Amino acid sequence: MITGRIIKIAGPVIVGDGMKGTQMNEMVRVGEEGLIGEIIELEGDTATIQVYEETAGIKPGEQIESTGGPLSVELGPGILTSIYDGIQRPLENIKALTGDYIERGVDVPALPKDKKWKFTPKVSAGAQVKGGDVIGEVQETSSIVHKIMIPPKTEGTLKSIVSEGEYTIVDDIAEVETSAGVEKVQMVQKWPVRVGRPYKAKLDPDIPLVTGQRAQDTFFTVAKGGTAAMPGPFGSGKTVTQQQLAKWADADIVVYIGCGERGNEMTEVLTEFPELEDPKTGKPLMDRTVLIANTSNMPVAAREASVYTGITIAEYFRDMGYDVALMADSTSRWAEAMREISGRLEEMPGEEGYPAYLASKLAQFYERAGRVTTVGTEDKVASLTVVGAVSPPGGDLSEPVTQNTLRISKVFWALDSSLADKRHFPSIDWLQSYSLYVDSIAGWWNTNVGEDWRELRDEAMLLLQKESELQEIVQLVGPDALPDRERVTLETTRMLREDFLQQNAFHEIDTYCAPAKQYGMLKTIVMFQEHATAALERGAASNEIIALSVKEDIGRMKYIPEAEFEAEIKAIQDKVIKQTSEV
Ligand SMILES: Nc1ncnc2c1ncn2[C@@H]1O[C@H](COP(=O)(O)OP(=O)(O)OP(=O)(O)O)[C@@H](O)[C@H]1O
Repeated sequence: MITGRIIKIAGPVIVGDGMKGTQMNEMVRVGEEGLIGEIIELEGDTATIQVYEETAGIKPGEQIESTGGPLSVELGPGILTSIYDGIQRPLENIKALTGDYIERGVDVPALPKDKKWKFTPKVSAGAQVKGGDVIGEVQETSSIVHKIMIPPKTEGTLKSIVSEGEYTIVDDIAEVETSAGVEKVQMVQKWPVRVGRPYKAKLDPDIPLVTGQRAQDTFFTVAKGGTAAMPGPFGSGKTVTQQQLAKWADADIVVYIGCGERGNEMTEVLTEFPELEDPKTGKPLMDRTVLIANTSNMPVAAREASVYTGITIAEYFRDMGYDVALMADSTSRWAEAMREISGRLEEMPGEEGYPAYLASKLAQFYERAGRVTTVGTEDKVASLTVVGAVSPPGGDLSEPVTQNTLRISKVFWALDSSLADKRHFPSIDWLQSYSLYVDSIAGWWNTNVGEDWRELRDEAMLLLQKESELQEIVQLVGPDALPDRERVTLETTRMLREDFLQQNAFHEIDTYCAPAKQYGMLKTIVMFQEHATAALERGAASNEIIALSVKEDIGRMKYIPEAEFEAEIKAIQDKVIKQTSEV
């Protein structure tokens, strides 16, 4: 252990000397209270340390102790349902220890060390094993089996493995004979947060992460293993949108990182998330969730670390073969933490005071997303999808964090408060949003849902773009001046907006819309447009078309239960054809 002395304190950043022999990113304990910190700069004897706890009251001359290892997370059974702070301390346990006001320097284990888990071995002694191989299982929560894996860098012959029984995460459960000697394996692994966990290969992002939300799936889809960004201006319904994703996306595990600034933002998450029900099982959603929350009394450095803590946990579940969805809310607060620390380090500021490495830090984070084949003997295919919220000050999307995020993430869900004001939910602006995965996932939709999915989607998008042009004309000269064809187009686009894009998160049926239903609904609306246009060409008047009663049937498509949908949608489509042919 190396012991140095504090020579300078600047908020969350302190400088110490006598630190020769320590390493970059090594975790240290600072001052008499043993505050947790990380070395972020090392020059000769002098180390610059960012401290994850409030540094008020710390004095020069106090000691700094090295711990010999980098800032790491503990990975093993007990992690699900947890609510952690930015450096993986369970919030509930800290509270229990120190009361509502979190004391500094408290040491609480990230995972319970005394709890016994029922371990079922899946391989026998004598087997050749390497990092990533599953050697046993623990039913961690009602919905998730925790796969116990050989740590990434271990390889050799399994010398022994315990039989089925109850073990704690620190009990030795197996021994591997490696080229460097015998290595004991426990159910817990440690991994440094700033290093991405290895995988074998990245796969093409050609499978959508189905969310059951029409605007997101049909128009602005995110691929499994893809990246998405969304701004959430005040009152735009961001919380509901995120909760819908957490509940309905076809991911096995949800990791939610809350970097809220205002205290109450986090309180909302901490009180609401644990109450969400998993619609797939009826059990608490927390059974397959890990929450990372930066409460307002934690300093910015912890916020900086929380993003890495969260994504490392997410990668660990990916390595088990699971599809993981990670949400970070908001990455702007994370970037602000970087800015503050960079300022303390007196680094040369870049745009708007953010450090020049802002773009590369954001890129490194989003690059940890992906659909991959995992390490290990057997190829498991798994994914980690990252959705980052941005909170641009004043809603100005041209600011550096948003711009740099948009350069990296492939999907943009532009939540818009003016749509929310009109009660159009989800308030995803269809003209500003985009997805760069549409080409790569079109094959999945065309094969699994409907072969003309891509054409229907593009046709609907074109109509919506046309609508915005037409609306400008309407504002100038009024709707009556529009030709018949355009009036019918406006009727179709109204259907697209109200009957398709709008989706009520609180309606029992509408809250989730399966891909086949989305396709059927879209097809019916595009059919209406085609048949109505044909009727116009035969001489029908737009008034008559707009007055057709099938309009109401289209309006209630979204409320048709999944089981009845196929039959009912066929009837509605027949009605479209019949009614438009009779005008
Ligand atoms: N998909 C939706 N379906 C129906 N109502 C919605 C939907 N999204 C949002 N709302 C309505 O908007 C209200 C506000 O939503 P939410 O709390 O997510 O917005 P917000 O003000 O942007 O929140 P925050 O700033 O905390 O993210 C909800 O209580 C609900 O009434």
